Amino acid sequence: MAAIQTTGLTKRYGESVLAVDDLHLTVEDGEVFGFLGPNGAGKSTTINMLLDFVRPSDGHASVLGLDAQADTDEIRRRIGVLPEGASVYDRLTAREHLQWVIDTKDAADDPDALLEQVGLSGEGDRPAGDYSKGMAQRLGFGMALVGDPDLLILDEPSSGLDPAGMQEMREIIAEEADRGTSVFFSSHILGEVEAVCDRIGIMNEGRLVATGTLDDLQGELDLGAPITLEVATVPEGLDLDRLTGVRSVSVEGTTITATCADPSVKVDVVRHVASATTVEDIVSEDVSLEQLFNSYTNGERAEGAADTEVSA
Ligand SMILES: Nc1ncnc2c1ncn2[C@@H]1O[C@H](COP(=O)(O)OP(=O)(O)OP(=O)(O)O)[C@@H](O)[C@H]1O
Repeated sequence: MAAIQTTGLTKRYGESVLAVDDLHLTVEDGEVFGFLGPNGAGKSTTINMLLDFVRPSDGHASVLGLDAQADTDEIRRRIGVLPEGASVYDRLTAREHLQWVIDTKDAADDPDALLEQVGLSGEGDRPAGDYSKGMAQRLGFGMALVGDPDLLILDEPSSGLDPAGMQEMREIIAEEADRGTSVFFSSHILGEVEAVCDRIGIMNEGRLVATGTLDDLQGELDLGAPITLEVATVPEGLDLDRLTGVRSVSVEGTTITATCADPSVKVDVVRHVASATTVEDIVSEDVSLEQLFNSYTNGERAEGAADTEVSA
């Protein structure tokens, strides 16, 4: 059974805004799925339909095999949610926030253990109104973890967190995934998605423009494999672009960058350059998620790739 499944899920706001357009999405049980997209792409609207905060205009969504609109109570008992821009009750302490969720879910969690898990040990008895944005976000995350949920739905979980907080959040997500929890989270932060996700989905203008593992998407787009060499001097007549498998070459000062059709060509590039000059440094990179993201969301790609599905 899939953790999340949508078929033709659509949301229109009024006549002019098509926030989510015919979304067919499956998040497998036990998977960590990163939901990416620029501002206004439809990520929050999708999450809000999964949680029944917003009613779909068309289509269907199921969560843990249950109907997202008809079985809301049972779904909410079994999942943990960190909504976008989660707010706290200023006068309640963190412990009281957690206890409220524990009671609502009829769970048996120890608030102190949760506070420790999200890095708020020793802060549990302060009113949450005194918390920084990052502390409030940690508290929201702790509330999402109550009751050992089968699925975590996190909308921009690292919002407001400093780098250490983001790292801790990634570790908690990885631990939860190891325990078999499915995780669905939206993010703008590509590094965090790259670090923890099994698969990603990219939304653009309401449509799911790509899904798959990072490797799948890299292979599907065929953006080439870049290699950068720092050299003592750039020799005349290097003719690097004549090498078989080299797609493009750019030179900036003493930095030569070649894009290769596949990674094995990089060795030929290094040999060729080293035979003509002194190579001082070599940087070989994979195509970054950022390049992928830009390719799928910069407009030109979005249109043609609207229904691209890359099998995992
Ligand atoms: N209540 C609403 N009424 C009218 N339009 C809305 C409403 N909520 C969202 N929209 C519109 O729907 C589209 C999708 O918005 P949504 O918030 O789902 O995007 P998002 O991908 O979550 O963006 P962000 O990353 O900025 O949070 C946008 O054009 C937005 O303006």
